[in-house]
Amino acid sequence: MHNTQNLEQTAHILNLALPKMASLAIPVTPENYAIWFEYFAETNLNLKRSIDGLIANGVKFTPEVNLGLYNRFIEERSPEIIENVQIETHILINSLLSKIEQLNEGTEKFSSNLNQYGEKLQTNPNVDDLNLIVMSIAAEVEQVIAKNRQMSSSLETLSTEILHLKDEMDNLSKVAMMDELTSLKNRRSYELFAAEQVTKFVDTQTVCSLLMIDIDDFKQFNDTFGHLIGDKVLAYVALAMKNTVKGDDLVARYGGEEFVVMLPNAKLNDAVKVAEKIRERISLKQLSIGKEKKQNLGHITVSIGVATINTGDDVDTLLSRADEQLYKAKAAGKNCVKFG
Ligand SMILES: Nc1nc2c(ncn2[C@@H]2O[C@H](COP(=O)(O)OP(=O)(O)OP(=O)(O)O)[C@@H](O)[C@H]2O)c(=O)[nH]1
Repeated sequence: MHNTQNLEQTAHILNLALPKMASLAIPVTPENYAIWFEYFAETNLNLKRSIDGLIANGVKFTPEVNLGLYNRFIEERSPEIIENVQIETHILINSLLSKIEQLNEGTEKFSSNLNQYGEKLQTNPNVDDLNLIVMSIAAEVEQVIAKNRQMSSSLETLSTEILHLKDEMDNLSKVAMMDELTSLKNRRSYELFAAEQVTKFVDTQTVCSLLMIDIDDFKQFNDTFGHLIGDKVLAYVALAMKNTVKGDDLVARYGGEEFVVMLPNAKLNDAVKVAEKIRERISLKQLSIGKEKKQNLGHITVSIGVATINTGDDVDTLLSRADEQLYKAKAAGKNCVKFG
């Protein structure tokens, strides 16, 4: 049942993707196929939105545009894995195309044979002729059924392989959205999420708030204890933030020792409460490392700027208002939350 469904889904996507690519004069390369498979599978909404935008604006899918889509949405992954996926996809597409060709050839032959028998029937055949015609048709039908069975089983195998490849692609997409050091979402992931929140606000007036968080005097910390311990502290701060927010909220490493927390549905006063909780949680912890926690690292503090979305905001203006508040928090002596 499951396999049949997978087979149907893959065949369905293939049936949509190949004609669409042909109509847009897009060559069936592994890279292009990966883009259009994801488009019709609807597993990558940002890719879908971007392509729909290109189509709506009448943009031609030139090699440069195709490459841009690939780089933006599919690539940014380990080159080795990408290469494997490309090779496997290429092999799969070729065998799938040849199976479809075989299927067409078989159907054409069958229908031309049937036509011949139809013509014979119009020439007043005797009983022996009729017998021969019926037996021949029965043999043809049996052959077609056997071929179809073979085809269906090899298509099913191909479909399983394609789904396996798709899983690999999905994993790669996830990796491309992560920050390795902290296991938080990365800046790119934040930007996509923030864009969704801004669109939601424009469409439905659903508010959201943004926290911009920066570790205080981190340079001095690094200089005192070394970069490796600095890295551990980044991971600790990341975890403390993650453990303070709710499931729908997005915590991301914006870069260096700077983080963002996007809070969907949160008004300014709710966001300030979350910011205070994060600030307090981090500042209260006495940090230490070593086997018996012998090396005392003291306390780490963070400064936080908070902003809530306003009419006319886009991703950049929201971020720059949160950043202004962060600047004020630093100027006010650090280890505090400023908002506005
Ligand atoms: N260990 C480690 N340090 C990093 C990483 N990314 C950025 N940093 C360090 O973070 C420090 C940031 O320094 P500054 O921008 O001067 O800021 P600060 O010392 O925190 O000062 P204030 O922001 O004013 O409190 C620099 O020393 C960077 O090297 C990282 O991935 N690991």
